[in-house]
Amino acid sequence: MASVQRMSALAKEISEKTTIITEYLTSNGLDAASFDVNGLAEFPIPPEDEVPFKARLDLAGATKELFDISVGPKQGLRDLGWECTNTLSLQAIWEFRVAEAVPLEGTISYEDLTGKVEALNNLPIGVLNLRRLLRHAMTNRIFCEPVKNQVGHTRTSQLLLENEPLNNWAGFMSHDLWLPLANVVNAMRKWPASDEPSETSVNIAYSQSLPWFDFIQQDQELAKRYNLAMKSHGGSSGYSIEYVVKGYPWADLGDATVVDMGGNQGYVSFAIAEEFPNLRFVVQDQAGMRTTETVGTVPEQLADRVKLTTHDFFTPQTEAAECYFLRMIFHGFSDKYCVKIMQALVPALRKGSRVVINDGALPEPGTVGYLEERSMRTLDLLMQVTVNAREREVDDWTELFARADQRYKVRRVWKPERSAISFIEAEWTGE
Ligand SMILES: C[S@@+](CC[C@H](N)C(=O)[O-])C[C@H]1O[C@@H](n2cnc3c(N)ncnc32)[C@H](O)[C@@H]1O
Repeated sequence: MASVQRMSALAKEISEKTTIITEYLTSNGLDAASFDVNGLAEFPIPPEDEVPFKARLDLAGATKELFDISVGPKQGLRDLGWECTNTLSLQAIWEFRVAEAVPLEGTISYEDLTGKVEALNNLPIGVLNLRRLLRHAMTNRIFCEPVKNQVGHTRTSQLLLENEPLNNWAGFMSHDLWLPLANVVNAMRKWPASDEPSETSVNIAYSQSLPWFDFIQQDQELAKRYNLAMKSHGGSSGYSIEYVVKGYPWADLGDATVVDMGGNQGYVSFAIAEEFPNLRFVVQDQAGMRTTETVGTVPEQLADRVKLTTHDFFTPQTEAAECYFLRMIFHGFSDKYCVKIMQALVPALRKGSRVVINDGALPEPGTVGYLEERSMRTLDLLMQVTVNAREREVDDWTELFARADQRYKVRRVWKPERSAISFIEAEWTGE
């Protein structure tokens, strides 16, 4: 009877969380997210309003669990098996630019829509093919058919038109990673337990031998799509720079220099520097990011405290500083290369120097809400797909530092509230 009790408990939780959310929205004169073409694309509940914000996350987890129980293990497994087709309709819609051919107001018949899509692509597609793809997509609330044979937008399909990063995200995931995902297991067989970024499913899928970033640089369209897709991901609330600025006790460093390794054009350092006037920043990145065409601009008011310089983090560090900061670097490399980065830092370290990492730290299974756990686990898989890298658990971080050099001591690992990524702070105990 435990499952019966669980169903009742979930139903109660769903009811309670829904009440918290709807009361919040009603009292603030706000609407809920909706798939209606004029609806809200996301809930207007800011993270600062913690109770309703968390209630929504809990609601998503509870409804998923109740849904899974209602479906049951047998049908659930059957459904999961063919889930691989789920993004097929999205891929086709993105590839054939269907969203552009559907009117923003009103509807269009399948026949007329097929004519428009075929003209857009200069390709015969056929009414029946387009109809089946769209009717599948509608089960994911992409487009709707309010009257038989008439297609209209939903809020989701409309986003493909109005939100460029999200449209690129849809294309990158459903189109560019489609073949690599199908080749991950093949890559694991071909290069068992590989640590190399050029021995991945992307190498098999696209029959080429380059590491991911070199590969995408060869194709300007793909590189642009990847960058915009990452903007869509990084733009989600858990990656706000605010969590970097407020999530670490920067003031405790006193009058100090922070070396921001792989710091891109410095936007993270700029934000920290604005808040902490005692800190100086050296923002290092690859030479390709510092040519006359590519180099960024330091805001005038920070010019005397922030420098954009060149340094390859696989080569010995020469900049002496109190703190070395690496944000979103290690999750892009396998352990072998992370250890190299940590070892290349050693020549610059002095007793008490800090290494501050801002990167993913996987939660212990089942210790966070469903949405967060699912998103972290998915990201972890994707790191294998493209670069043979991975997201790490707290213990993995400690082991990584120990493997690099026993004189590193991990002081603590913590995740600022609402941040999607954690801080891992280590201290150099050598001389
Ligand atoms: C995912 S981005 C992170 C950028 C920034 N730290 C942030 O938090 O947004 C990785 C950065 O590492 C840089 N990078 C990659 N390989 C590098 C290397 N060998 N040496 C220095 N920087 C490198 C890239 O150019 C890029 O700017």
